[in-house]
Amino acid sequence: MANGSGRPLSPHLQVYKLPRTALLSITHRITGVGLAVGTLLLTWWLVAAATSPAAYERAQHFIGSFFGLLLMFGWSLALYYHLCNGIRHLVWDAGKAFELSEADRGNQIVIGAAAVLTVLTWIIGLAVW
Ligand code: HEM
Repeated sequence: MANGSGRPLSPHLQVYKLPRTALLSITHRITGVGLAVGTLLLTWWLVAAATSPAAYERAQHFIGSFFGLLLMFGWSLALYYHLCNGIRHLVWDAGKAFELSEADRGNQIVIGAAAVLTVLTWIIGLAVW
């Protein structure tokens, strides 16, 4: 990219298409923040269980509602995505898989594994519910 003077311009987010690896990296941070918020829900459930049957009933009622299940679905997807991508960071830390083709293969593995693990968890979870 160049302006009239022929000197290069740094890419701007509005005109620059982020590579998939960069999108996955941003998603890793976003899911990390989502996990921290979701952990509050889990903490509420645990504290409610230790408080009284009525408090536990309220927490169960909310988490078992459509909205509660939607939150739990998002939380489980974020957890598996963050876990799989975190393991990929370990591979990078070992100095491996930095070639572009390997990085893109890693992107696909992370997305695929997170999707499969989430779906499997919900199939098993709903079957025993
Ligand atoms: C509830 C559990 C978790 C929470 C709340 C959480 C939260 C976060 C947050 C907020 C970040 C972003 C930090 C930043 O960008 O400054 C982060 C980064 C990271 N997390 Fe987690 N995390 C959790 C579980 C895990 C797990 C299970 C792994 C497993 C491998 C993991 C691996 C990583 C790695 C490697 C990074 C650094 C990524 C980078 O350097 O760009 N996390 N986490």
